[in-house]
Amino acid sequence: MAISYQHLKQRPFEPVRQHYGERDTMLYALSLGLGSDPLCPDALPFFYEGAPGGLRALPSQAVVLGYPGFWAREADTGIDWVKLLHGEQRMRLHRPLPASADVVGHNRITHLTDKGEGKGAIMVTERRLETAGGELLATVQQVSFLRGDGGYSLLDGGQPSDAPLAPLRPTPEDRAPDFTDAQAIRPEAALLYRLMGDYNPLHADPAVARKAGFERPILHGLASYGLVAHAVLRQCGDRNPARLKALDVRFTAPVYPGETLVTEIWRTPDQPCQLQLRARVLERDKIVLSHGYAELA
Ligand SMILES: CCCCCCC[C@@H](O)CC(=O)SCCNC(=O)CCNC(=O)[C@H](O)C(C)(C)COP(=O)(O)OP(=O)(O)OC[C@H]1O[C@@H](n2cnc3c(N)ncnc32)[C@H](O)[C@@H]1OP(=O)(O)O
Repeated sequence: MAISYQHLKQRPFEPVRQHYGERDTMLYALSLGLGSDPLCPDALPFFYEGAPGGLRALPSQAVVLGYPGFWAREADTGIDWVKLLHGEQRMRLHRPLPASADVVGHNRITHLTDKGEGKGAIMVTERRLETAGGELLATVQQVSFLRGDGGYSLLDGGQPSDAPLAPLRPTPEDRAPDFTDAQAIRPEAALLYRLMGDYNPLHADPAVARKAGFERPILHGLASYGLVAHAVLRQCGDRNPARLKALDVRFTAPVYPGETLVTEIWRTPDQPCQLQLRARVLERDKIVLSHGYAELA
């Protein structure tokens, strides 16, 4: 079954009501691999209630809250879900994320763009994450690259295709980064990160990974995203999670669990709170994340 523009754009999503507690916040940080160096205090507030100032939520945790799960696998969507890859992630934080709260996620599909037969399609989902009292905590945009669904607009007598999102800024090529931050990814990182609610088999099942074109299960894009958020805070944000206001990235190549992620960060001249970034895998010297933008308060 092919995808239908009308069906996906009108697909209803029930509001996702969720209570997350301090244990969930600790588990989020641990699933990223924070705390693997017991002598390094940088990450302590993200998994230890006894840290000075108490337990804090890493702001990137907003992307796993009010999340509807890996719904692309549901039969009605028509999406070739084995070929789906996370293309980009964009997030605006409107207030600091509490270490525990009752939240509601309002999800919808905002854009569907055909790149052509054999090239793929782009699907953008947006989430407004609110407190149970209706205060807006975060706005999250998830760009999915549907490698198996290109050419859909030519089917059924012609279907619409939306204009793409405004492009992210390319990462500087002409100068060395101002900050570099290396973080080890645990071999079982993807298996732990699944517990955040994205049970896409691509991250666990070797047979599905091979069908998708990879030698073994790959890491969730959002796990790399969390590590990059942590790198930005410890390199440039005084380790203060309340300072991160926005984080946008493009995932350019897969990351395998067990590798080392090196985040490279550039200052923006005259704009001390605006940063550009990318990330590479140390062992393969491969850029895996680019077009990154972080904004600090
Ligand atoms: C339930 C629904 C929500 C689910 C969300 C996610 C669920 C998760 O479980 C899934 C994951 O976490 S997957 C893991 C993380 N993601 C990845 O590893 C993807 C890595 N990226 C790639 O492989 C390639 O960039 C690839 C394959 C994405 C593109 O590579 P190419 O085909 O070689 O692209 P290229 O020729 O360079 O460019 C063609 C056009 O596509 C645009 N583009 C390129 N990379 C993009 C990307 N990452 N995101 C969005 N658009 C992208 C280019 O700009 C170009 O556009 P145009 O034709 O308009 O110039």
